[in-house]
Amino acid sequence: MAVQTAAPKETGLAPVVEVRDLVKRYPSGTTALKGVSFQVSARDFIVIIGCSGAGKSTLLRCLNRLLKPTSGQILLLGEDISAVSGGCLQKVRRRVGMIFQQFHLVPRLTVLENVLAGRLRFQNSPIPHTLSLARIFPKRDLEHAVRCLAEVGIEDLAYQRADTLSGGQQQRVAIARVLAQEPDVILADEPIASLDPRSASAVMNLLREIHETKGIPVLVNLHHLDFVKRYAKRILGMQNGRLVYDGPSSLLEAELVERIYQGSCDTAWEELPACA
Ligand SMILES: Nc1ncnc2c1ncn2[C@@H]1O[C@H](COP(=O)(O)OP(=O)(O)OP(=O)(O)O)[C@@H](O)[C@H]1O
Repeated sequence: MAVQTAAPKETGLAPVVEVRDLVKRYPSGTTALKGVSFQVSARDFIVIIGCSGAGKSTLLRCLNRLLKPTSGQILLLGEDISAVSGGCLQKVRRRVGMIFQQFHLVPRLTVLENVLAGRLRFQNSPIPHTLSLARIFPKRDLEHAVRCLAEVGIEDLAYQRADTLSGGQQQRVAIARVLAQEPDVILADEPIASLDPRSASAVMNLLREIHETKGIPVLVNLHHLDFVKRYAKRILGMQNGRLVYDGPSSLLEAELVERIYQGSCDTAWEELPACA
């Protein structure tokens, strides 16, 4: 299936992310990405779709450099980040915010401390593990973290342990932690897969609001096509390690979805219960 590109013409906006001919081969021999190319601008709220195993998570993990690409380039605001290591890699991970399905919070820390973890890469010197994060950060970082919590609507939970929160609340903490990083781009790998429909809508609304108010591009992997249709401005369709669709969600018709999902899209189309 050849890539079908229906992306609107760029209007002079410089790409925030540029991916050129990206290949990722795992040591097992599986080639999860087979030459993927696309650009992301500040206007983009992108949803990545495709069958299980199509390469969606691998793509996001390469973009924030949790994985090192085998070949190809990833440019972040024009800077090639595909092979950086050490301190430069830490800086890249600060600039690329990542939200995971399982939240990835530190359970025994408070909500505020988890958000402050998003500021860790702003520190020049290592922080002793024995100290409370809230005690070692400068006042301006604390105030910033509280503002991030307010932006996601849970500042009243600041001093509660992360493991006492509901899934939806934990994902809000993860989003606040990403905001604390002041990222250039936000990636979210199945951020609503562990949530009930109401919390899922709340999390997606939050991501959309952050995108619209701050002009930060967002790339999200989603499985439920009803959410894809509600939230995507642009869709990347992946199949077997290749990009096979790049265009607006309005042009993603059933026949094309069938082709992207190789005829196994029944569950993906399944509507979730209506949410408020
Ligand atoms: N750590 C790994 N080692 C070896 N192979 C891997 C690894 N992670 C993923 N793969 C393989 O790479 C391919 C792409 O996997 P990936 O997780 O990126 O797909 P996906 O589209 O995100 O799937 P899902 O929707 O199920 O999460 C699959 O064949 C998978 O088995």
